[in-house]
Amino acid sequence: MERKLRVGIVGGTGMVGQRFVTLLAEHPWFEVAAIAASERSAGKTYLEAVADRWSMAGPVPEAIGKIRVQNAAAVEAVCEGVDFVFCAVDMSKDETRALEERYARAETPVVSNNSAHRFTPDVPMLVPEINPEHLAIIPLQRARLGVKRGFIAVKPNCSIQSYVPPLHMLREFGPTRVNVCTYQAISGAGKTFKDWPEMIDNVIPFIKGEEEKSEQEPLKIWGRIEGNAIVNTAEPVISAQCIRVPVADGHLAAVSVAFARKPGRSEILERWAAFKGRPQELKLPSAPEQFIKYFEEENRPQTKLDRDFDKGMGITVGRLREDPLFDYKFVALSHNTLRGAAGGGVLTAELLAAEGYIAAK
Ligand SMILES: N[C@@H](CC=O)C(=O)O
Repeated sequence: MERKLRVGIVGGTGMVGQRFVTLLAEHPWFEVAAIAASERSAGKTYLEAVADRWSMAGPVPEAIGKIRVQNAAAVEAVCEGVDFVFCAVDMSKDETRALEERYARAETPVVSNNSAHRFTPDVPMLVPEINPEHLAIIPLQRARLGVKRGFIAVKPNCSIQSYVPPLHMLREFGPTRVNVCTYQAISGAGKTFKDWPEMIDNVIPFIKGEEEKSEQEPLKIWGRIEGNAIVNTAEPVISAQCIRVPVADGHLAAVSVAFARKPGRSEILERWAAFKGRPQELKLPSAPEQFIKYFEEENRPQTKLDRDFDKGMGITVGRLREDPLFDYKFVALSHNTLRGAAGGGVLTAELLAAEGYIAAK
């Protein structure tokens, strides 16, 4: 790469936006050149804009703190100084869909953390290790939008990132039915215990829209390109229950799965240990070396101990055993704001850059 790619963060003041900032402050390929947010923050320095809401562990990175926040709706002005943008906004679906399309039509690739375009048929929904072949839809999307370099790529919901990777590695055995219960951290709702005290010593058995996403999104990720659309796979049928639990970060899933051809336990463990995806082959900067780590200890993975495995980008799995109703059951964990949100977005952008879909203007 001749020079670092200049990136804008649209929605840079929210919790996922803040994660993007911390991940990009020292990134070897990308540098933050613009931050955009609501009209309320526009005109302030980034440091001023997040003064009362910065919730990352370290301080605001000095150089980024000095960037003057732009109005996210002033699309042309934001696009002027960047090669591509990450988008993590807090708007209605319709507004988000329209805003992202405006950036793409202004010839600026959009890597989105939002759900608005996840089911637009020619928008790839990427987990870089699982479906990098879906990048091939981008030229068709560009043709629809009438652009040369702009496009939208999205990452899926955080809730699925714990259980879809281990199931993906078992696709050759034909998973037919999956029952999953997710135990989701409060940062998934953009909250800390300080601003959500009701979550201390409490469990809430409902997260709006989460079960539908958890059941449907994997089917697109495992889908195939037909004509100018990504068509969902029919199997496995997934039933999900999503529960909010009192942990800061980390989504844990308890999974039961039935297969068309039941594998042996050792075959499953071998597939998990041996897996290498495109990010590992390309040695992308944010890729975990080992996508899945299996624990033999019966009390792992644990949210607090294991969510940061391999920069918070690896998935930890444990408790693989026979299931009396299905074939097997196991537990899986991923970091929801790293692998599940900003980290997944950064890895997606690295894949897009390595494969030539994002380049310097
Ligand atoms: N919708 C998710 C976001 C992921 O972190 C949630 O509410 O947890």
